[in-house]
Amino acid sequence: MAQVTNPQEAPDGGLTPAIRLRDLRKTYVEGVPVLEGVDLDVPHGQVTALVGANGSGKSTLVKILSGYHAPDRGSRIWIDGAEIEGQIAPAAARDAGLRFVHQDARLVSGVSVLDNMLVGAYHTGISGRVHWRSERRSVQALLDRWRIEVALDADPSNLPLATVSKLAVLRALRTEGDEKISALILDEPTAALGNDDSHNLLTWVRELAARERVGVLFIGHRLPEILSLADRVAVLRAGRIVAEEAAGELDEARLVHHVVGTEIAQFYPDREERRSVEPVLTVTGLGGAKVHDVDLHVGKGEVVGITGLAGSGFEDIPYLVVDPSARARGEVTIDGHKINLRRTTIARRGELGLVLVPADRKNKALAVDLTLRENLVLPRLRSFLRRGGLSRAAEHTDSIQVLKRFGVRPPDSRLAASSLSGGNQQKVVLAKWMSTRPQVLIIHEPTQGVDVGAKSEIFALLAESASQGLSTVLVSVEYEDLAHLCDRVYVVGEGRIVAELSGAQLTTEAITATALMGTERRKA
Ligand SMILES: Nc1ncnc2c1ncn2[C@@H]1O[C@H](COP(=O)(O)OP(=O)(O)OP(=O)(O)O)[C@@H](O)[C@H]1O
Repeated sequence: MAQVTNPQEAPDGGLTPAIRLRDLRKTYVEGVPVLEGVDLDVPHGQVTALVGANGSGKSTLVKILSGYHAPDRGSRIWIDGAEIEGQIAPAAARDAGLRFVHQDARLVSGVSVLDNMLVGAYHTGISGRVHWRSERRSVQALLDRWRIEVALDADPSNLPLATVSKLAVLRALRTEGDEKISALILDEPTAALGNDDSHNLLTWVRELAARERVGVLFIGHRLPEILSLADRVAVLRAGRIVAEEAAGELDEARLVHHVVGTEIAQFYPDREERRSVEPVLTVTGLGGAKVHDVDLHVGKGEVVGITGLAGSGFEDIPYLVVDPSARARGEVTIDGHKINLRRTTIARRGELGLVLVPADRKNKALAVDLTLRENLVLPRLRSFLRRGGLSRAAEHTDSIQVLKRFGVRPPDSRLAASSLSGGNQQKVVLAKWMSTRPQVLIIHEPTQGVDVGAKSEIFALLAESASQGLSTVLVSVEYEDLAHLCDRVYVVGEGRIVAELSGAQLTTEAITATALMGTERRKA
Protein backbone atom coordinates (compact mmCIF):
# COMPACT_ATOMS: atom_id res chain seq x y z
CA MET A 1 0.00 0.00 0.00
CA ALA A 2 1.23 3.48 -0.74
CA GLN A 3 2.73 5.85 1.73
CA VAL A 4 4.20 9.30 1.39
CA THR A 5 7.94 9.34 2.00
CA ASN A 6 10.98 11.59 1.68
CA PRO A 7 9.48 14.90 0.66
CA GLN A 8 12.95 16.38 0.13
CA GLU A 9 14.17 13.68 -2.20
CA ALA A 10 12.54 14.89 -5.44
CA PRO A 11 15.32 15.23 -7.99
CA ASP A 12 14.23 18.60 -9.31
CA GLY A 13 17.06 20.89 -8.37
CA GLY A 14 14.75 23.87 -7.96
CA LEU A 15 11.09 24.20 -8.71
CA THR A 16 9.10 21.23 -7.49
CA PRO A 17 6.46 20.18 -10.00
CA ALA A 18 2.96 19.33 -8.80
CA ILE A 19 3.31 15.89 -10.38
CA ARG A 20 6.51 14.19 -11.49
CA LEU A 21 6.50 10.80 -13.20
CA ARG A 22 9.63 8.85 -13.98
CA ASP A 23 9.77 5.54 -15.82
CA LEU A 24 6.05 4.96 -15.27
CA ARG A 25 5.15 1.54 -16.59
CA LYS A 26 1.94 -0.46 -16.87
CA THR A 27 1.24 -3.83 -18.44
CA TYR A 28 -2.27 -5.28 -18.19
CA VAL A 29 -1.63 -8.34 -20.34
CA GLU A 30 1.81 -9.91 -20.25
CA GLY A 31 3.87 -9.05 -23.29
CA VAL A 32 1.64 -6.08 -24.23
CA PRO A 33 2.91 -3.06 -22.26
CA VAL A 34 0.67 0.03 -22.37
CA LEU A 35 3.00 2.50 -20.62
CA GLU A 36 6.66 1.80 -21.29
CA GLY A 37 8.53 4.30 -19.16
CA VAL A 38 6.67 7.61 -19.11
CA ASP A 39 8.60 10.67 -17.89
CA LEU A 40 6.41 13.71 -17.32
CA ASP A 41 6.33 16.85 -15.16
CA VAL A 42 3.18 18.83 -14.43
CA PRO A 43 4.31 22.22 -13.09
CA HIS A 44 2.29 24.35 -10.69
CA GLY A 45 0.27 27.22 -12.11
CA GLN A 46 0.13 25.87 -15.67
CA VAL A 47 -2.07 23.72 -17.88
CA THR A 48 -0.19 20.72 -19.25
CA ALA A 49 -2.17 18.95 -21.98
CA LEU A 50 -1.66 15.24 -22.47
CA VAL A 51 -2.65 14.12 -25.95
CA GLY A 52 -2.31 10.82 -27.75
CA ALA A 53 -4.11 8.41 -30.07
CA ASN A 54 -6.96 6.26 -28.79
CA GLY A 55 -5.52 3.48 -26.71
CA SER A 56 -2.18 5.22 -26.17
CA GLY A 57 -2.60 4.97 -22.39
CA LYS A 58 -3.86 8.41 -21.25
CA SER A 59 -6.67 7.02 -19.10
CA THR A 60 -4.33 4.36 -17.74
CA LEU A 61 -1.97 7.10 -16.55
CA VAL A 62 -4.88 8.97 -14.91
CA LYS A 63 -6.16 5.79 -13.28
CA ILE A 64 -2.72 5.08 -11.81
CA LEU A 65 -2.70 8.56 -10.26
CA SER A 66 -6.21 8.13 -8.87
CA GLY A 67 -5.28 4.77 -7.34
CA TYR A 68 -7.54 2.66 -9.57
CA HIS A 69 -4.65 0.76 -11.13
CA ALA A 70 -1.25 -0.15 -9.66
CA PRO A 71 1.79 0.90 -11.71
CA ASP A 72 4.37 -1.75 -12.55
CA ARG A 73 7.36 -2.18 -10.23
CA GLY A 74 10.11 0.40 -10.64
CA SER A 75 7.72 3.22 -11.64
CA ARG A 76 8.28 6.43 -9.66
CA ILE A 77 5.71 9.10 -8.80
CA TRP A 78 6.19 12.32 -6.83
CA ILE A 79 3.37 14.65 -5.81
CA ASP A 80 4.67 18.04 -4.76
CA GLY A 81 8.09 16.54 -4.19
CA ALA A 82 6.90 13.68 -1.98
CA GLU A 83 7.40 10.24 -3.46
CA ILE A 84 4.49 7.83 -3.40
CA GLU A 85 5.47 4.20 -3.61
CA GLY A 86 3.42 1.33 -4.98
CA GLN A 87 -0.28 1.61 -5.70
CA ILE A 88 -1.71 4.94 -4.60
CA ALA A 89 -4.66 4.48 -2.25
CA PRO A 90 -7.50 6.84 -3.27
CA ALA A 91 -7.31 8.52 0.16
CA ALA A 92 -3.54 8.97 -0.28
CA ALA A 93 -4.11 10.61 -3.66
CA ARG A 94 -6.45 13.07 -2.00
CA ASP A 95 -4.11 13.66 0.96
CA ALA A 96 -1.27 14.29 -1.45
CA GLY A 97 -3.39 17.01 -3.07
CA LEU A 98 -4.61 15.37 -6.27
CA ARG A 99 -8.12 16.09 -7.53
CA PHE A 100 -9.90 14.53 -10.52
CA VAL A 101 -12.73 15.49 -12.82
CA HIS A 102 -13.71 12.67 -15.15
CA GLN A 103 -15.31 13.00 -18.55
CA ASP A 104 -18.79 12.06 -17.46
CA ALA A 105 -18.65 14.03 -14.19
CA ARG A 106 -22.13 15.42 -13.89
CA LEU A 107 -24.10 17.12 -11.20
CA VAL A 108 -27.16 15.28 -9.94
CA SER A 109 -30.34 16.44 -11.68
CA GLY A 110 -33.30 17.35 -9.51
CA VAL A 111 -30.97 18.35 -6.65
CA SER A 112 -30.08 22.03 -6.23
CA VAL A 113 -26.71 23.48 -7.22
CA LEU A 114 -26.08 24.20 -3.52
CA ASP A 115 -26.64 20.58 -2.49
CA ASN A 116 -24.54 19.35 -5.39
CA MET A 117 -21.69 21.58 -4.30
CA LEU A 118 -21.95 20.53 -0.67
CA VAL A 119 -22.68 16.84 -0.93
CA GLY A 120 -20.37 14.88 1.35
CA ALA A 121 -18.87 18.08 2.80
CA TYR A 122 -21.54 19.71 4.93
CA HIS A 123 -20.17 21.62 7.90
CA THR A 124 -22.06 20.96 11.09
CA GLY A 125 -21.97 22.53 14.53
CA ILE A 126 -21.64 20.63 17.80
CA SER A 127 -25.35 19.77 17.53
CA GLY A 128 -24.67 17.96 14.26
CA ARG A 129 -26.93 20.39 12.36
CA VAL A 130 -25.91 21.81 9.03
CA HIS A 131 -25.35 25.58 9.15
CA TRP A 132 -27.32 26.30 6.00
CA ARG A 133 -26.92 30.04 6.05
CA SER A 134 -23.15 29.96 6.30
CA GLU A 135 -22.95 27.10 3.79
CA ARG A 136 -24.98 29.17 1.32
CA ARG A 137 -22.72 32.15 1.91
CA SER A 138 -19.53 30.19 1.40
CA VAL A 139 -20.73 28.47 -1.79
CA GLN A 140 -22.03 31.81 -3.13
CA ALA A 141 -18.64 33.42 -2.39
CA LEU A 142 -16.89 30.62 -4.26
CA LEU A 143 -19.17 31.03 -7.29
CA ASP A 144 -18.70 34.82 -7.23
CA ARG A 145 -14.94 34.47 -7.01
CA TRP A 146 -15.00 32.31 -10.14
CA ARG A 147 -17.67 34.35 -11.95
CA ILE A 148 -20.25 31.58 -12.19
CA GLU A 149 -23.63 33.23 -12.43
CA VAL A 150 -26.12 30.67 -11.30
CA ALA A 151 -28.87 30.54 -8.67
CA LEU A 152 -27.96 28.25 -5.79
CA ASP A 153 -31.40 26.68 -5.96
CA ALA A 154 -31.24 26.00 -9.71
CA ASP A 155 -31.59 22.45 -11.03
CA PRO A 156 -28.33 21.56 -12.86
CA SER A 157 -30.24 19.83 -15.68
CA ASN A 158 -31.36 23.29 -16.85
CA LEU A 159 -27.86 24.81 -16.87
CA PRO A 160 -25.48 25.17 -19.84
CA LEU A 161 -23.00 22.29 -19.99
CA ALA A 162 -20.01 24.64 -19.62
CA THR A 163 -21.42 25.93 -16.32
CA VAL A 164 -21.98 22.38 -15.11
CA SER A 165 -18.38 21.51 -15.97
CA LYS A 166 -17.08 24.55 -14.06
CA LEU A 167 -19.18 23.61 -11.04
CA ALA A 168 -17.76 20.06 -11.23
CA VAL A 169 -14.23 21.52 -11.22
CA LEU A 170 -14.96 23.79 -8.24
CA ARG A 171 -16.54 20.88 -6.40
CA ALA A 172 -13.43 18.79 -6.97
CA LEU A 173 -11.28 21.62 -5.61
CA ARG A 174 -13.11 21.93 -2.30
CA THR A 175 -10.82 21.52 0.69
CA GLU A 176 -11.41 20.39 4.23
CA GLY A 177 -9.38 21.69 7.19
CA ASP A 178 -5.74 22.14 6.21
CA GLU A 179 -5.94 20.07 3.00
CA LYS A 180 -3.84 21.41 0.15
CA ILE A 181 -4.32 21.05 -3.56
CA SER A 182 -1.34 20.33 -5.77
CA ALA A 183 -2.83 19.18 -9.04
CA LEU A 184 -6.11 18.95 -10.87
CA ILE A 185 -6.51 16.19 -13.44
CA LEU A 186 -9.19 16.77 -16.07
CA ASP A 187 -9.97 13.74 -18.23
CA GLU A 188 -11.65 14.99 -21.44
CA PRO A 189 -13.88 17.55 -19.73
CA THR A 190 -14.73 19.29 -23.01
CA ALA A 191 -15.73 16.21 -25.03
CA ALA A 192 -19.46 16.93 -24.84
CA LEU A 193 -19.17 20.73 -25.18
CA GLY A 194 -19.56 22.87 -28.27
CA ASN A 195 -16.54 24.85 -29.45
CA ASP A 196 -17.44 28.10 -27.69
CA ASP A 197 -18.30 26.40 -24.41
CA SER A 198 -15.18 24.34 -24.51
CA HIS A 199 -13.01 27.40 -25.25
CA ASN A 200 -14.70 29.24 -22.42
CA LEU A 201 -14.09 26.36 -19.96
CA LEU A 202 -10.44 26.03 -20.88
CA THR A 203 -9.76 29.78 -20.59
CA TRP A 204 -11.33 29.64 -17.17
CA VAL A 205 -9.30 26.58 -16.11
CA ARG A 206 -6.11 28.28 -17.24
CA GLU A 207 -6.87 31.32 -15.10
CA LEU A 208 -7.72 29.06 -12.18
CA ALA A 209 -4.41 27.20 -12.52
CA ALA A 210 -2.44 30.44 -12.58
CA ARG A 211 -4.29 32.13 -9.72
CA GLU A 212 -4.34 29.10 -7.42
CA ARG A 213 -0.88 27.81 -8.42
CA VAL A 214 -2.44 24.42 -9.14
CA GLY A 215 -0.83 22.13 -11.70
CA VAL A 216 -3.46 21.10 -14.26
CA LEU A 217 -3.12 17.92 -16.32
CA PHE A 218 -5.65 18.18 -19.12
CA ILE A 219 -6.52 15.20 -21.33
CA GLY A 220 -8.20 16.01 -24.63
CA HIS A 221 -8.45 15.33 -28.34
CA ARG A 222 -9.32 18.77 -29.76
CA LEU A 223 -5.92 19.87 -30.95
CA PRO A 224 -6.66 23.49 -32.05
CA GLU A 225 -8.18 24.26 -28.66
CA ILE A 226 -5.27 22.65 -26.84
CA LEU A 227 -2.72 24.59 -28.89
CA SER A 228 -4.35 27.90 -28.14
CA LEU A 229 -5.13 27.37 -24.46
CA ALA A 230 -2.69 24.96 -22.84
CA ASP A 231 0.71 26.16 -21.61
CA ARG A 232 2.49 22.94 -22.45
CA VAL A 233 1.66 19.88 -24.53
CA ALA A 234 2.95 16.36 -23.93
CA VAL A 235 2.28 13.65 -26.51
CA LEU A 236 1.95 10.00 -25.54
CA ARG A 237 2.69 7.46 -28.27
CA ALA A 238 3.68 3.81 -28.12
CA GLY A 239 3.85 3.94 -24.32
CA ARG A 240 6.24 6.91 -24.08
CA ILE A 241 6.18 10.69 -24.13
CA VAL A 242 7.46 11.48 -27.62
CA ALA A 243 7.17 15.27 -27.43
CA GLU A 244 6.90 17.80 -24.62
CA GLU A 245 6.80 21.42 -25.78
CA ALA A 246 5.42 24.85 -25.00
CA ALA A 247 2.06 25.05 -26.78
CA GLY A 248 3.06 28.36 -28.36
CA GLU A 249 5.95 26.68 -30.16
CA LEU A 250 3.88 23.92 -31.75
CA ASP A 251 1.63 24.07 -34.79
CA GLU A 252 -1.24 21.75 -35.62
CA ALA A 253 0.51 19.82 -38.38
CA ARG A 254 3.50 19.03 -36.17
CA LEU A 255 1.27 18.06 -33.27
CA VAL A 256 -0.77 15.71 -35.51
CA HIS A 257 2.50 14.20 -36.67
CA HIS A 258 3.59 13.59 -33.06
CA VAL A 259 0.22 11.99 -32.20
CA VAL A 260 -0.18 9.76 -35.25
CA GLY A 261 3.48 9.07 -35.97
CA THR A 262 3.00 9.84 -39.68
CA GLU A 263 1.53 12.60 -41.81
CA ILE A 264 -2.20 12.51 -42.49
CA ALA A 265 -2.26 13.07 -46.23
CA GLN A 266 -5.82 14.37 -46.33
CA PHE A 267 -7.89 14.98 -43.21
CA TYR A 268 -11.31 15.45 -44.87
CA PRO A 269 -12.43 13.32 -47.84
CA ASP A 270 -12.96 14.93 -51.23
CA ARG A 271 -16.37 16.42 -51.68
CA GLU A 272 -18.55 14.66 -54.22
CA GLU A 273 -21.20 16.59 -56.07
CA ARG A 274 -24.44 14.91 -55.03
CA ARG A 275 -27.66 15.84 -56.77
CA SER A 276 -30.75 16.41 -54.73
CA VAL A 277 -32.98 13.37 -55.15
CA GLU A 278 -36.22 11.94 -53.81
CA PRO A 279 -36.11 12.01 -50.03
CA VAL A 280 -35.60 8.73 -48.18
CA LEU A 281 -36.32 10.28 -44.77
CA THR A 282 -38.91 13.02 -44.27
CA VAL A 283 -39.71 14.62 -40.96
CA THR A 284 -42.69 16.97 -40.64
CA GLY A 285 -43.83 19.03 -37.66
CA LEU A 286 -41.54 17.17 -35.25
CA GLY A 287 -41.95 18.29 -31.66
CA GLY A 288 -40.81 17.35 -28.17
CA ALA A 289 -40.05 19.12 -24.88
CA LYS A 290 -37.38 21.37 -26.41
CA VAL A 291 -38.12 20.94 -30.13
CA HIS A 292 -40.88 22.65 -32.11
CA ASP A 293 -42.22 22.20 -35.65
CA VAL A 294 -39.11 20.75 -37.23
CA ASP A 295 -39.39 19.85 -40.93
CA LEU A 296 -36.46 18.20 -42.67
CA HIS A 297 -35.66 15.70 -45.37
CA VAL A 298 -32.71 13.58 -46.43
CA GLY A 299 -32.18 12.27 -49.97
CA LYS A 300 -30.56 9.00 -51.01
CA GLY A 301 -26.81 9.18 -50.50
CA GLU A 302 -27.03 12.66 -49.00
CA VAL A 303 -25.05 13.69 -45.93
CA VAL A 304 -27.13 16.13 -43.91
CA GLY A 305 -26.03 17.88 -40.72
CA ILE A 306 -28.16 18.99 -37.79
CA THR A 307 -26.51 21.42 -35.40
CA GLY A 308 -26.87 24.47 -33.18
CA LEU A 309 -25.47 25.71 -29.90
CA ALA A 310 -25.18 23.04 -27.21
CA GLY A 311 -28.53 22.99 -25.42
CA SER A 312 -30.49 24.55 -28.33
CA GLY A 313 -32.58 21.39 -28.72
CA PHE A 314 -30.89 20.02 -31.85
CA GLU A 315 -29.44 17.18 -29.74
CA ASP A 316 -32.96 15.87 -29.04
CA ILE A 317 -33.95 15.48 -32.70
CA PRO A 318 -32.33 12.05 -33.33
CA TYR A 319 -34.01 10.51 -30.27
CA LEU A 320 -37.39 12.02 -31.15
CA VAL A 321 -37.13 10.41 -34.59
CA VAL A 322 -35.88 6.98 -33.54
CA ASP A 323 -37.01 6.26 -29.98
CA PRO A 324 -40.75 5.80 -29.22
CA SER A 325 -40.12 6.49 -25.52
CA ALA A 326 -39.17 10.09 -26.47
CA ARG A 327 -42.93 10.56 -27.17
CA ALA A 328 -42.50 12.87 -30.14
CA ARG A 329 -45.20 14.72 -32.04
CA GLY A 330 -45.17 14.95 -35.82
CA GLU A 331 -44.72 12.68 -38.82
CA VAL A 332 -41.78 10.65 -40.06
CA THR A 333 -41.61 8.55 -43.19
CA ILE A 334 -38.79 6.31 -44.26
CA ASP A 335 -38.72 5.32 -47.91
CA GLY A 336 -42.43 6.09 -48.14
CA HIS A 337 -43.36 4.05 -45.03
CA LYS A 338 -45.05 6.12 -42.36
CA ILE A 339 -43.77 5.57 -38.82
CA ASN A 340 -46.03 5.89 -35.81
CA LEU A 341 -43.71 7.96 -33.63
CA ARG A 342 -45.15 6.66 -30.37
CA ARG A 343 -45.83 3.05 -31.36
CA THR A 344 -43.41 1.78 -34.01
CA THR A 345 -40.67 -0.05 -32.11
CA ILE A 346 -36.96 0.74 -32.53
CA ALA A 347 -36.52 -2.78 -34.00
CA ARG A 348 -39.23 -2.16 -36.64
CA ARG A 349 -37.67 1.18 -37.54
CA GLY A 350 -34.39 -0.72 -37.92
CA GLU A 351 -36.06 -3.20 -40.29
CA LEU A 352 -37.29 -0.27 -42.35
CA GLY A 353 -33.66 0.86 -42.55
CA LEU A 354 -33.56 3.66 -39.94
CA VAL A 355 -30.72 3.34 -37.46
CA LEU A 356 -29.33 5.67 -34.76
CA VAL A 357 -25.84 5.62 -33.28
CA PRO A 358 -26.29 7.56 -30.04
CA ALA A 359 -23.66 9.76 -28.41
CA ASP A 360 -23.84 8.03 -25.04
CA ARG A 361 -22.03 4.93 -26.24
CA LYS A 362 -21.34 3.28 -22.90
CA ASN A 363 -24.95 3.32 -21.73
CA LYS A 364 -26.86 3.15 -24.97
CA ALA A 365 -24.79 1.73 -27.78
CA LEU A 366 -22.42 -0.94 -26.56
CA ALA A 367 -22.80 -4.06 -24.44
CA VAL A 368 -19.52 -3.60 -22.57
CA ASP A 369 -19.58 -7.07 -20.98
CA LEU A 370 -19.86 -8.83 -24.34
CA THR A 371 -16.97 -9.53 -26.69
CA LEU A 372 -16.33 -7.42 -29.78
CA ARG A 373 -17.59 -10.27 -31.96
CA GLU A 374 -20.85 -10.49 -30.03
CA ASN A 375 -21.33 -6.73 -30.20
CA LEU A 376 -20.63 -6.61 -33.91
CA VAL A 377 -22.89 -9.46 -34.99
CA LEU A 378 -25.81 -8.72 -32.64
CA PRO A 379 -27.83 -6.59 -35.07
CA ARG A 380 -27.13 -9.02 -37.94
CA LEU A 381 -27.58 -12.39 -36.22
CA ARG A 382 -29.85 -13.77 -38.94
CA SER A 383 -27.18 -13.43 -41.58
CA PHE A 384 -25.00 -15.90 -39.64
CA LEU A 385 -27.58 -18.68 -39.57
CA ARG A 386 -26.19 -21.85 -41.16
CA ARG A 387 -28.39 -24.98 -41.26
CA GLY A 388 -30.48 -23.78 -38.35
CA GLY A 389 -27.54 -22.80 -36.09
CA LEU A 390 -25.28 -19.80 -35.79
CA SER A 391 -21.93 -20.16 -37.49
CA ARG A 392 -19.24 -19.02 -35.05
CA ALA A 393 -16.59 -19.33 -37.76
CA ALA A 394 -18.51 -16.99 -40.08
CA GLU A 395 -19.06 -14.54 -37.21
CA HIS A 396 -15.38 -14.63 -36.35
CA THR A 397 -14.17 -14.01 -39.92
CA ASP A 398 -16.72 -11.27 -40.45
CA SER A 399 -15.97 -9.45 -37.20
CA ILE A 400 -12.20 -9.47 -37.76
CA GLN A 401 -12.77 -7.94 -41.21
CA VAL A 402 -15.05 -5.27 -39.78
CA LEU A 403 -12.61 -4.45 -36.94
CA LYS A 404 -9.77 -4.02 -39.43
CA ARG A 405 -11.87 -1.94 -41.80
CA PHE A 406 -12.79 0.45 -38.98
CA GLY A 407 -9.25 0.61 -37.62
CA VAL A 408 -10.12 -0.81 -34.18
CA ARG A 409 -7.01 -1.46 -32.11
CA PRO A 410 -6.42 -4.21 -31.26
CA PRO A 411 -8.54 -5.98 -33.93
CA ASP A 412 -9.12 -8.98 -31.66
CA SER A 413 -12.78 -10.04 -31.72
CA ARG A 414 -12.45 -12.13 -28.53
CA LEU A 415 -11.79 -9.09 -26.31
CA ALA A 416 -14.51 -7.75 -24.03
CA ALA A 417 -15.68 -4.33 -25.24
CA SER A 418 -14.96 -2.98 -21.75
CA SER A 419 -11.22 -3.60 -22.20
CA LEU A 420 -10.95 -1.18 -25.18
CA SER A 421 -10.06 2.49 -24.81
CA GLY A 422 -12.94 4.96 -25.18
CA GLY A 423 -12.10 5.94 -28.75
CA ASN A 424 -11.80 2.36 -29.89
CA GLN A 425 -15.18 1.57 -28.32
CA GLN A 426 -16.65 4.36 -30.44
CA LYS A 427 -15.19 2.82 -33.58
CA VAL A 428 -16.80 -0.52 -32.67
CA VAL A 429 -20.19 1.17 -32.25
CA LEU A 430 -19.93 2.80 -35.67
CA ALA A 431 -18.76 -0.46 -37.21
CA LYS A 432 -21.64 -2.36 -35.64
CA TRP A 433 -24.33 -0.12 -37.12
CA MET A 434 -22.73 0.76 -40.43
CA SER A 435 -22.27 -2.91 -41.22
CA THR A 436 -26.06 -3.49 -40.96
CA ARG A 437 -26.30 -1.56 -44.23
CA PRO A 438 -29.17 0.69 -43.18
CA GLN A 439 -30.92 3.12 -45.55
CA VAL A 440 -30.65 6.06 -43.17
CA LEU A 441 -27.95 6.30 -40.54
CA ILE A 442 -28.35 9.01 -37.90
CA ILE A 443 -25.15 9.56 -35.93
CA HIS A 444 -24.92 11.74 -32.86
CA GLU A 445 -21.40 13.07 -32.20
CA PRO A 446 -19.62 10.30 -34.14
CA THR A 447 -16.10 11.38 -33.23
CA GLN A 448 -16.44 12.34 -29.59
CA GLY A 449 -13.28 11.12 -27.83
CA VAL A 450 -11.86 9.78 -31.11
CA ASP A 451 -8.25 10.64 -31.95
CA VAL A 452 -7.21 12.71 -34.94
CA GLY A 453 -6.05 9.76 -37.06
CA ALA A 454 -9.16 7.64 -36.45
CA LYS A 455 -11.35 10.68 -37.05
CA SER A 456 -9.99 11.06 -40.52
CA GLU A 457 -10.56 7.32 -41.15
CA ILE A 458 -14.16 7.56 -39.93
CA PHE A 459 -14.82 10.56 -42.18
CA ALA A 460 -13.51 8.63 -45.17
CA LEU A 461 -15.80 5.69 -44.31
CA LEU A 462 -18.82 7.97 -44.02
CA ALA A 463 -18.07 9.54 -47.41
CA GLU A 464 -17.58 6.13 -48.99
CA SER A 465 -20.88 4.81 -47.58
CA ALA A 466 -22.69 7.93 -48.80
CA SER A 467 -21.31 7.46 -52.29
CA GLN A 468 -22.72 3.91 -52.17
CA GLY A 469 -26.17 5.36 -51.40
CA LEU A 470 -26.35 5.53 -47.59
CA SER A 471 -28.32 8.56 -46.41
CA THR A 472 -26.51 9.99 -43.41
CA VAL A 473 -27.58 12.47 -40.76
CA LEU A 474 -24.71 13.92 -38.72
CA VAL A 475 -25.90 15.49 -35.48
CA SER A 476 -22.97 17.36 -34.01
CA VAL A 477 -21.52 20.52 -32.47
CA GLU A 478 -18.36 20.16 -34.58
CA TYR A 479 -19.12 22.93 -37.08
CA GLU A 480 -15.93 22.55 -39.08
CA ASP A 481 -16.50 18.82 -39.61
CA LEU A 482 -20.08 19.48 -40.70
CA ALA A 483 -18.96 22.17 -43.16
CA HIS A 484 -16.52 19.72 -44.78
CA LEU A 485 -18.62 16.56 -44.75
CA CYS A 486 -22.22 17.60 -45.36
CA ASP A 487 -24.21 18.47 -48.47
CA ARG A 488 -26.66 20.48 -46.38
CA VAL A 489 -26.80 21.56 -42.73
CA TYR A 490 -29.88 22.47 -40.70
CA VAL A 491 -29.13 24.92 -37.88
CA VAL A 492 -31.39 24.88 -34.83
CA GLY A 493 -31.97 27.82 -32.45
CA GLU A 494 -34.28 27.57 -29.45
CA GLY A 495 -35.69 24.27 -30.69
CA ARG A 496 -36.60 25.43 -34.22
CA ILE A 497 -34.78 25.25 -37.51
CA VAL A 498 -33.45 28.77 -38.14
CA ALA A 499 -31.42 28.10 -41.30
CA GLU A 500 -30.60 25.52 -43.94
CA LEU A 501 -27.13 25.98 -45.40
CA SER A 502 -25.78 24.40 -48.57
CA GLY A 503 -23.40 25.04 -51.48
CA ALA A 504 -21.22 28.13 -51.10
CA GLN A 505 -23.11 29.19 -47.95
CA LEU A 506 -21.97 26.07 -46.14
CA THR A 507 -18.87 27.19 -44.24
CA THR A 508 -17.69 26.82 -40.64
CA GLU A 509 -18.09 30.56 -40.12
CA ALA A 510 -21.63 30.57 -41.51
CA ILE A 511 -22.69 27.69 -39.26
CA THR A 512 -21.17 29.40 -36.22
CA ALA A 513 -22.79 32.75 -37.00
CA THR A 514 -26.19 31.22 -37.75
CA ALA A 515 -26.15 29.11 -34.59
CA LEU A 516 -25.34 32.18 -32.48
CA MET A 517 -27.67 34.57 -34.28
CA GLY A 518 -30.52 32.09 -34.53
CA THR A 519 -30.69 31.91 -30.79
CA GLU A 520 -30.23 35.67 -30.32
CA ARG A 521 -32.90 36.47 -32.88
CA ARG A 522 -35.41 34.33 -31.09
CA LYS A 523 -34.50 35.99 -27.80
CA ALA A 524 -35.00 39.48 -29.25
N1 LIG B 1 -8.49 -3.06 -17.53
C1 LIG B 1 -7.84 -3.32 -18.68
N2 LIG B 1 -7.48 -4.56 -19.02
C2 LIG B 1 -6.79 -4.81 -20.16
N3 LIG B 1 -6.43 -3.87 -21.06
C3 LIG B 1 -6.76 -2.61 -20.77
C4 LIG B 1 -7.48 -2.27 -19.58
N4 LIG B 1 -7.68 -0.92 -19.57
C5 LIG B 1 -7.09 -0.46 -20.70
N5 LIG B 1 -6.55 -1.46 -21.42
C6 LIG B 1 -5.81 -1.33 -22.69
O1 LIG B 1 -4.78 -0.37 -22.49
C7 LIG B 1 -4.61 0.44 -23.64
C8 LIG B 1 -4.67 1.91 -23.25
O2 LIG B 1 -6.00 2.24 -22.89
P1 LIG B 1 -6.38 3.66 -22.29
O3 LIG B 1 -7.84 3.60 -21.95
O4 LIG B 1 -5.44 4.02 -21.23
O5 LIG B 1 -6.15 4.58 -23.59
P2 LIG B 1 -6.48 6.11 -23.86
O6 LIG B 1 -5.24 6.75 -24.35
O7 LIG B 1 -7.13 6.70 -22.66
O8 LIG B 1 -7.51 6.01 -25.08
P3 LIG B 1 -8.78 6.90 -25.52
O9 LIG B 1 -8.27 8.17 -26.14
O10 LIG B 1 -9.43 6.05 -26.58
O11 LIG B 1 -9.66 7.10 -24.32
C9 LIG B 1 -5.68 0.01 -24.62
O12 LIG B 1 -5.10 -0.86 -25.58
C10 LIG B 1 -6.69 -0.73 -23.80
O13 LIG B 1 -7.30 -1.75 -24.56
